[in-house]
Amino acid sequence: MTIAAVLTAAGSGTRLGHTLPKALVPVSGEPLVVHAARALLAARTADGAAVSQLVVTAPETHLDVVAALLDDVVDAAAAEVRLDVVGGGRTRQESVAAGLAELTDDVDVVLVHDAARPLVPADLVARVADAVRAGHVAVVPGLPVVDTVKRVGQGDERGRPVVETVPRADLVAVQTPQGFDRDVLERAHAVGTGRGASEATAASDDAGLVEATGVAVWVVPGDERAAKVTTARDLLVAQALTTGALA
Ligand SMILES: Nc1ccn([C@@H]2O[C@H](COP(=O)(O)OP(=O)(O)OP(=O)(O)O)[C@@H](O)[C@H]2O)c(=O)n1
Ligand SMILES: C[C@](O)(CO)[C@H](O)COP(=O)(O)O
Repeated sequence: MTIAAVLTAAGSGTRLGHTLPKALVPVSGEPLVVHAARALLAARTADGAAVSQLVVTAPETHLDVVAALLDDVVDAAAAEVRLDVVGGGRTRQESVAAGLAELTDDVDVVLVHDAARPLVPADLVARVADAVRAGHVAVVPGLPVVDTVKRVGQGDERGRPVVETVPRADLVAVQTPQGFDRDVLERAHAVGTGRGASEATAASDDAGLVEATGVAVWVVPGDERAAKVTTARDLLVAQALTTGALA
């Protein structure tokens, strides 16, 4: 099994509202993309395999900065890793597609991970890769939904009407890395390519594109530490986790 990781880091971070692109914002002195890359490269599957190609999508304005940061991470990795840094697309979906185009021929398993999930534990990365290796061609980590979830309809200035309460026992909140057989993921992106041009139509995750092709996606247990940094509050939580202020 030859594993590659596509690390998406090309977003601007509008909801975070920082002067830097989100992936370059530091947590405990190191950018989110560095934390995320280090976790991906530290993972080992049950049979000892590691990520051997790391493809990072970065803002066109910061390709050199990201490459320099990740050169150091790759140099420090225990295993040999090929690094490619490519410009991102208009949406996350387009960025992943740009990353897939860089994969070397020998890759057969692809992990897609968000730099916005910097504190993902290496054992979660390995769990996803192991599930793909065990035969599930599309695997996502998921956590139980803790809030009650309601579907709402069109509203007015006073609010929105509840259409139904969705039974939550069968719901999971899905994280990254998401793991795929390479052919399955490439086919799903090829079929869904027309959706990627705008946020309104783009798939919000890669598994969604795979589901749309009729291929079964499986869920393995996720991890709270793989939480997504979206807002300034999330960044404070990530900071607290890295300093031990929050267990
Ligand atoms: N065109 C894009 C948009 C997003 N991403 C990446 O996809 C992940 C998830 O995206 P999100 O958290 O939404 O990041 P941003 O798009 O930067 O955030 P926002 O929507 O607040 O602008 C992030 O690691 C981000 O860098 C990407 O590579 N290319
Ligand atoms: C891929 C993802 O992290 C899975 O939960 C999520 O869908 C990304 O969403 P975003 O709005 O692009 O941050």
